[in-house]
Amino acid sequence: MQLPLGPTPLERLNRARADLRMGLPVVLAAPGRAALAVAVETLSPARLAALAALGPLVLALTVRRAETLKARAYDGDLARVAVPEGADLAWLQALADPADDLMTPLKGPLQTRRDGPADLERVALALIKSARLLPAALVVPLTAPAPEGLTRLDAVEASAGLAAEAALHPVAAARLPMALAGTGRLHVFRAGDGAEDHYAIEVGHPDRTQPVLTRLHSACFTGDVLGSLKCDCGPQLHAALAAMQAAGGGILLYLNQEGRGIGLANKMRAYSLQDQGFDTVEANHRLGFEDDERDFRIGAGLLKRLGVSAVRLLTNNPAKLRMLEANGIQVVERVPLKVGRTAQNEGYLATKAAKSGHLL
Ligand SMILES: Nc1nc2c(ncn2[C@@H]2O[C@H](COP(=O)(O)OP(=O)(O)OP(=O)(O)O)[C@@H](O)[C@H]2O)c(=O)[nH]1
Ligand SMILES: [Zn+2]
Repeated sequence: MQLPLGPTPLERLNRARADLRMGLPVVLAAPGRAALAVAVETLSPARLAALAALGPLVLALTVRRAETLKARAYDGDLARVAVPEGADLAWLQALADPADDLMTPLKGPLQTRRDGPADLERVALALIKSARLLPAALVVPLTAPAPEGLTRLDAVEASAGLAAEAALHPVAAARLPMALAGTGRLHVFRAGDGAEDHYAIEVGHPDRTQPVLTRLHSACFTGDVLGSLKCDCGPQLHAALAAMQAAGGGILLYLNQEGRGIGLANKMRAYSLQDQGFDTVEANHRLGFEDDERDFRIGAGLLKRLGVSAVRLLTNNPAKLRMLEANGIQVVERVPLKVGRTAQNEGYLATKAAKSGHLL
């Protein structure tokens, strides 16, 4: 029974994310079974020893990571690697993290499991991705009651919560004078699921009876703040604001989906792989991510909350057009945003055009 002051399933989900980031295991339950799951990235040797004492360990990896490791994935989107007895933390980390793949390419032979359900491992990986950690989970089935004090999630409830569209509430807004866009208003939105806040910058006074000049910008700390030459984000951000002022108004959504939704730490891992010669898409895959992990329903939801139903979208990414249309926002025009090309980001932009369908 749930106490009136006790956590809702969504609140437990958020608590589980925080637990995983700290290196604490969480309990994942299905009818008649349960398992402990922990993120390899934050696992300590002491916790590994305690988990190993409970029974045979399984290392869950996404199919992307499994492909790089040449491990057979019998569960479609993931592989369950049987952890050999006595395997230490370094063994697990080498499978989870591609940093040293080139130095030590042969990590096998890896035994992957094909028997039994993989639902708990699937939830563990989705949770770990949403905690912006490396997608690798260590899972051990529970044969006795779970240890006290650990967060317990129902697997079906948790995967529904993770797949649901985040409910965003406005928390504060204020006037903001901007060098590139004149006076605007910055609105902060908070997600009910405890995930990142997102921002909407209203430039001028956009006329909602007409399609509004709009940009969905994903956070890029390196490009937006540091002026990195590896991507075109900073110049795109600035050009979008200037275009909105020139047009008499517009809305820029600043979505905190750093690194196409993998978080800054994982993006830096990807950059490090790019320094080893992999392109932006290959680097994501080697880490165990899809090319793009962003949830663009957030952008559509925010536009609706801001009273916008039709847009002229500043983008070179056709996926953004499709996603807005699929989520009830009419895109009457795509406005190209071609700025910030440098010698350093030529390859990056070419890869996005070749592999992700961006329009050059
Ligand atoms: N994972 C990963 N993310 C990157 C890399 N370079 C840039 N990013 C992120 O990519 C995102 C770029 O977002 P957007 O500016 O919305 O770009 P887009 O999807 O290419 O679409 P448009 O700019 O609208 O054409 C930001 O979140 C960056 O942090 C990279 O090499 N790897
Ligand atoms: Zn960038």
